[in-house]
Amino acid sequence: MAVSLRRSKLAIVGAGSVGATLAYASLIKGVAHDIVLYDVSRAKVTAEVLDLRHGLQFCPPADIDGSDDIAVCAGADVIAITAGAKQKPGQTRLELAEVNVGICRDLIPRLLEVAPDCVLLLVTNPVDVLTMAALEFSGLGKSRVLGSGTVLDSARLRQLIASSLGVASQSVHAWIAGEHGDTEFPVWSSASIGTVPIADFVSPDGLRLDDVARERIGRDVVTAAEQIIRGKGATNYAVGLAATRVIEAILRDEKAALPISSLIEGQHGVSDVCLSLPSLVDKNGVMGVLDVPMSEREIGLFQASADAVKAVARSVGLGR
Ligand SMILES: NC(=O)C1=CN([C@@H]2O[C@H](COP(=O)(O)OP(=O)(O)OC[C@H]3O[C@@H](n4cnc5c(N)ncnc54)[C@H](O)[C@@H]3O)[C@@H](O)[C@H]2O)C=CC1
Ligand SMILES: CC(=O)C(=O)O
Repeated sequence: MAVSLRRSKLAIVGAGSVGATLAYASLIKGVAHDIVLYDVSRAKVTAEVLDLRHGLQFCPPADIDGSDDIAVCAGADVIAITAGAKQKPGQTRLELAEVNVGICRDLIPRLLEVAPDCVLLLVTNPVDVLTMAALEFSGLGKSRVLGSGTVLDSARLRQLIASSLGVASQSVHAWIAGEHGDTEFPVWSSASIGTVPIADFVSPDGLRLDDVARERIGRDVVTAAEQIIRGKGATNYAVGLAATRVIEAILRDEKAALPISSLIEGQHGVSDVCLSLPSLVDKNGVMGVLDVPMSEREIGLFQASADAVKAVARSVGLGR
């Protein structure tokens, strides 16, 4: 008996550093049967697709295509938006809001015309504001619109903790919450190595994280992008992998806990703003935001992060 397998389709909007690297990581990890890139620059998208296509032999079976015609996104299950302006050295993510919300206002209705059943994943910065914009411009239910949020920042945090303590990143359980930006913060109160609370952890070599080390790590996460942008103009590899992880959780209906950005409705006294908290991700997008315990200090930081994102959202005509 012939088995018919429905092909999964990932559309990536923007074939710049982030979009092309996301396509590359998604191909290597085999997250979708069909991957397409859409960009306003025909020369750019054609060249990226050609280059990626030449590597297909070395990846799990998949097809890649691309165009400057938005119809290439037709029927996509997930649309990842990476199009738009990026930070120049010294610029904050929030300074990109006006121009990138404008791009989103034009893009989202046209994308939904060709892919009405998609889950929208925002990567463009400032990602929390852009997730709010996509919710508003799409009219989709809150579960179907999410941002890559602090999945990347949490990976940075885990790597820094892991290298400080001499353990594997995969054994570090720790999150960055709040804005993907300058007001983000590590949730130290629930961080652990394996099942050992980080405050109690001492490595076999006697390594532990004192308050000074934690402060330094928190600062290094916040300034990581700036450091990379000063050196090479953009960040692309880790964000490509982080966004691929979110897409994989959606297309495989994993119900995986990931710190994506989504509409916060009452957690820790915060509402009506998109921010990151660990959330379950399934085939419909956001299955639910988890009730993560936080210390009083962390709750204050979360509320301050909400205020910062709301102020920028309001300044570009979004939110209440
Ligand atoms: N959320 C996250 O963790 C991260 C977000 N970013 C953000 O991702 C965005 C993209 O960064 P890069 O790829 O480095 O920039 P880039 O400048 O290399 O690429 C942007 C691409 O968007 C395309 N584009 C612009 N307007 C478009 C439209 N209306 N429709 C289709 N394509 C359009 C451009 O032609 C260009 O190819 C920036 O906003 C950046 O800040 C970057 C790294 C991490
Ligand atoms: C650019 C950016 O948002 C990042 O690498 O975190």
